[in-house]
Amino acid sequence: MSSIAIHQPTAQATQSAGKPYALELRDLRKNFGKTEIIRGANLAVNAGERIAIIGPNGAGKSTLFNLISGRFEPSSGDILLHGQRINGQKPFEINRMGLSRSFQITNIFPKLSVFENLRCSVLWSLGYRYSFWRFLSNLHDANERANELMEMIGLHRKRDTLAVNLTYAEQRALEIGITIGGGASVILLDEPTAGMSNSETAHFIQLIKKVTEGKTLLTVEHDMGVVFGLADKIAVVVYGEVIAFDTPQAVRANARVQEAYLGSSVADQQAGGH
Ligand SMILES: Nc1ncnc2c1ncn2[C@@H]1O[C@H](COP(=O)(O)OP(=O)(O)OP(=O)(O)O)[C@@H](O)[C@H]1O
Repeated sequence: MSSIAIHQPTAQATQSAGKPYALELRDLRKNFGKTEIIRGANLAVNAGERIAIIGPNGAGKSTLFNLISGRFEPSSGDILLHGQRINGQKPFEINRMGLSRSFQITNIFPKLSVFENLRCSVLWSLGYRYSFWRFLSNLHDANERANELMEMIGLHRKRDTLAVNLTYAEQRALEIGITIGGGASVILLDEPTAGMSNSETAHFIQLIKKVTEGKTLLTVEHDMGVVFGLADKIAVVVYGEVIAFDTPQAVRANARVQEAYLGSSVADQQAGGH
């Protein structure tokens, strides 16, 4: 038996200090045809925690994100957002309930400026969709919020640059700005630093920490430097199950995790003093 505490929440254990978990998976399963890909995943994430989901290729990490964000419907089990069951809800409904997922760059409008992209994401959350008059009254608030976001993601000097003309790293920063612009409290990021240089990655980890302060963050990540730099806790997914969920130190020391997945990359991290 491994030394790590594997989180297996029960029906009684859905509360943390009197509050519902920000996100909870209960015996979640997903089949594609006859093949079971997610095989009873359990996870309970407290509000404000930063979680990295790691695991070997094909373990089911993206499928978990697709289930949580409503792109796929679970075959069985439950997904709870702030204690509310969200199984079968549409992605936009889940988004309105406070969960936002970033896709790699696809949320960006390439022909709009940085400012316009951010303002679009803010306007949605302020309710522009309901009426033109409300839209006008919200415009001032939206402009202010878009300016704040621009400052936060470090793109204020690129205010009027069309998104298509930004560098790759700047586009990823804009993507993060758009993802948080709607005011969601639970943020899902899919390999946020993929394709970046080492120095861009280091900078980006700090940026993600800053902009997700006080929010709940789940990120699927392959880069162990990012995982150990960013995460309060690591969820290790192997063959459709969460085999460990604990602090980076505890996961790093866990024999079962090393055997199942991390192996030499963890040893390398330790040797490197990370
Ligand atoms: N829509 C689908 N239909 C059928 N099989 C699928 C579908 N989506 C994913 N799979 C299968 O589910 C398994 C898990 O895939 P998934 O993309 O979730 O893994 P992953 O852990 O994200 O892998 P990677 O790290 O390589 O991105 C794979 O065997 C994949 O082929």
